[in-house]
Amino acid sequence: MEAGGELPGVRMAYETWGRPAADGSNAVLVLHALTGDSHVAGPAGPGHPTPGWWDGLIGPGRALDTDRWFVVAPNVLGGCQGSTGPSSFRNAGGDGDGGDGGGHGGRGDGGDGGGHGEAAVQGRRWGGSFPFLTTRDQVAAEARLADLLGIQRWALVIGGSMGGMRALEWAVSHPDRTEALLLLACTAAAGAEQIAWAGIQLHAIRSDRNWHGGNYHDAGPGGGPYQGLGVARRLAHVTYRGEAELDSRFGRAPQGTENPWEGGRYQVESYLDHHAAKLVHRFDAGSYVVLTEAMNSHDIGRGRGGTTAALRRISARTLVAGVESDRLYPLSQQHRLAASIPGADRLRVIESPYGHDGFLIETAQVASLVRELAGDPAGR
Ligand SMILES: CC(=O)SCCNC(=O)CCNC(=O)[C@H](O)C(C)(C)COP(=O)(O)OP(=O)(O)OC[C@H]1O[C@@H](n2cnc3c(N)ncnc32)[C@H](O)[C@@H]1OP(=O)(O)O
Ligand SMILES: N[C@@H](CCO)C(=O)O
Repeated sequence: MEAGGELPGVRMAYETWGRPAADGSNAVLVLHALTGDSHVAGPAGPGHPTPGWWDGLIGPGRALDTDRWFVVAPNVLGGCQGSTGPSSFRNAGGDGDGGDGGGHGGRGDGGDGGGHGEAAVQGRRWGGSFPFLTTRDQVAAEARLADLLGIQRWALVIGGSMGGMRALEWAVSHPDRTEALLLLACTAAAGAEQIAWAGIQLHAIRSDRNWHGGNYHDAGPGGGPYQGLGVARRLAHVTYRGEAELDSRFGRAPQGTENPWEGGRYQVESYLDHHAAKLVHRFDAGSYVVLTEAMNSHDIGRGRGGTTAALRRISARTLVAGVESDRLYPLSQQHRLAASIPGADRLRVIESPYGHDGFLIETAQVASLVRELAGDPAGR
């Protein structure tokens, strides 16, 4: 790893749509955000409690038309939806298959978490010993996956937020493998305020009495740092949404018959409780910490002569877009990307009241950007 640790026997989970062309020219890489996964499109099903998070984007006749494109979406290294992360077993075997226990470590029982019996057979989970990861390590793992899939060059790499950080890293560290690039709601380097919000979330998780330095995975039901993860998600979720949106949706209204002056909640508090509860049922706190630290580590210019010099390495045909109401990754950050990446030209603005989450919600606008970048099949 960039920070010096080692991670043997890595497993990368991924999902694909469409078929690879014989000449390898039609591969598209889609990179998910912090709590996303490889299930970009398709219905809910086993291992996927919800439909794909960009469901409208992939399929016949859609922007990523599966009659034309071969779309690949990996789960990020350090995550908890199939790729190796802190909830994976650490007794990696020589076959490279032992590094993952398949456990998401979340509070719910709907996923693929390994039980104690499995733990006894396979050994200890990484937990707090999981090495420090950077965006560059994550992209190195994705590049190895591309090698194994026989993909020499991506026709298009797409990512938003944390996925945008990795898409950017792909274009800088592998310019020869990245033909086109769509960056959404991301930044060249995590800024002070982003690190600050993230740092508070890390404190919330690590302050939970059930954190145990990250070694809680075999603590049994109810044993994880769910309170801390829930607090982190509540805080994060506010940063993901728009101020005007929250005000118009919830205002000062109490939740149902609850009275905020007598211990009850405002509607917006109930809304945050709901998102916290959903996350702790599907996501591992250890992964949340590792991925958050990786996002904080993100600085495209580190060791490359600074941000501008690094961005000038990009040869991909690039579009940069941001969400007008995004207060977490403000448009100024995407302006900087567009100004420094050769040929990126003007910044595209996704019109949305939903804040940072606009890149997940405004699928039709994202689809237009994909069409603009990927072009018309007939003209290819
Ligand atoms: C790339 C990735 O990140 S993939 C993973 C998908 N992303 C996430 O899960 C991130 C967290 N979620 C989100 O950010 C958003 O929910 C999105 C982006 C997925 C969707 O946004 P929206 O469609 O605007 O949903 P919104 O934020 O309004 O939430 C709706 C939920 O809040 C609930 N809700 C609304 N008001 C209240 C309230 N007063 N009290 C309690 N719950 C409430 C709704 O019932 C609904 O519940 P459900 O999602 O369980 O059906
Ligand atoms: N809602 C997104 C925000 C981070 O981009 C997620 O949870 O991944």
